[in-house]
Amino acid sequence: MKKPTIYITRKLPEHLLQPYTDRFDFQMWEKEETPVPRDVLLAEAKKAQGLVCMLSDKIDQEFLAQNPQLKVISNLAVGFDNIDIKVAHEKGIVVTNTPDVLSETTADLTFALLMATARRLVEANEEIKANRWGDWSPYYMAGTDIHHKKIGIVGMGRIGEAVARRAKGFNMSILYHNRRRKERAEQELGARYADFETLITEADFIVSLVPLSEETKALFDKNAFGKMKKSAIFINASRGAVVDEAALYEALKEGEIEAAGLDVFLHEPIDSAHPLSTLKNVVCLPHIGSASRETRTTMIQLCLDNIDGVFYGDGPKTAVK
Ligand SMILES: NC(=O)C1=CN([C@@H]2O[C@H](COP(=O)(O)OP(=O)(O)OC[C@H]3O[C@@H](n4cnc5c(N)ncnc54)[C@H](OP(=O)(O)O)[C@@H]3O)[C@@H](O)[C@H]2O)C=CC1
Ligand SMILES: O=CC(=O)O
Repeated sequence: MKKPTIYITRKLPEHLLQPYTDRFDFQMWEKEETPVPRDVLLAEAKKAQGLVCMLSDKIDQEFLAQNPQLKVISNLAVGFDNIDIKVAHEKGIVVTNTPDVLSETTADLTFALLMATARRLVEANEEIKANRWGDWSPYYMAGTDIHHKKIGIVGMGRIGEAVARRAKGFNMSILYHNRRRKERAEQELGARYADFETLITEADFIVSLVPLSEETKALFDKNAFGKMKKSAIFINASRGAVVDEAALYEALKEGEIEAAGLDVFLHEPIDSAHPLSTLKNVVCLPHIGSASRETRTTMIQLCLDNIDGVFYGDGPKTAVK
């Protein structure tokens, strides 16, 4: 059998591809930090039987209509809102993602973002860089406590539970909201199920780890921010589009909530002109939830194993259903 061609939309380390080169002909976009242009993606994918893609690649109806020959699309992410799953499945294309292997790393980052926002770490660091650290004063750079507070996790899935485990270590009380209750997690973590409104009203820290879908688009809107405590801190580590960014900006500017920590944005990348990044009470990160060297390597290996499973094994390890 002729080796299947796999197109990879970002430059990946050759040594990670090497174990598979006897079975696949890899073609790859040559840049690590710049996404493949749409026209190149469309042209290259047509020559391939498999695709490794990233969050920034829109695998939409147009792409899928032009590439019915693809057997597998392997997304280097657990979230798959960049892919039209329904259309891919109608065309018989297997879609895979990278669940579990990034949960602990993303939970580390989410909790770090929560802590950095509550204790104003970025602002405090900027004080020193700008030579503004003066005499001691009682409330200089005072933030808010984390321990013994109430965290509300919207999207208590793999990553949500990993965040809850960290919160437990800080003696926080834990509320969560999903469409379905998770009694096992309630017992293991001492978490309490709440409807969305109760969670956003009662929690000191509201953490979004819910996947982007039609149901969750702009879930955190003006109405939601209006119901939060004035002292609430909002953390988003899922997708920018679950938030109405204009409403969040207003809530932060008008003091309806205290602060926000954001790893994700509606249109990425953002820059210093983005309204949310101009606010002192916001910590912005460039979508680095799973960005540890170890986890990114494991994710890449899982993407390749999934493709290998489709062509030569019993199927992929982690298919999107
Ligand atoms: N910042 C970053 O770099 C990263 C971001 N992510 C984001 O985190 C998300 C979560 O990942 P992961 O934990 O692995 O996913 P999971 O599928 O394990 O968890 C998602 C949870 O959200 C709940 N949920 C889904 N839809 C709704 C809804 N409409 N209302 C309320 N709850 C809902 C689900 O429960 P139920 O079905 O019962 O509702 C489930 O418990 C990803 O989809 C991705 O967007 C992931 C990795 C890194
Ligand atoms: O945002 C990252 C992901 O894995 O999803």
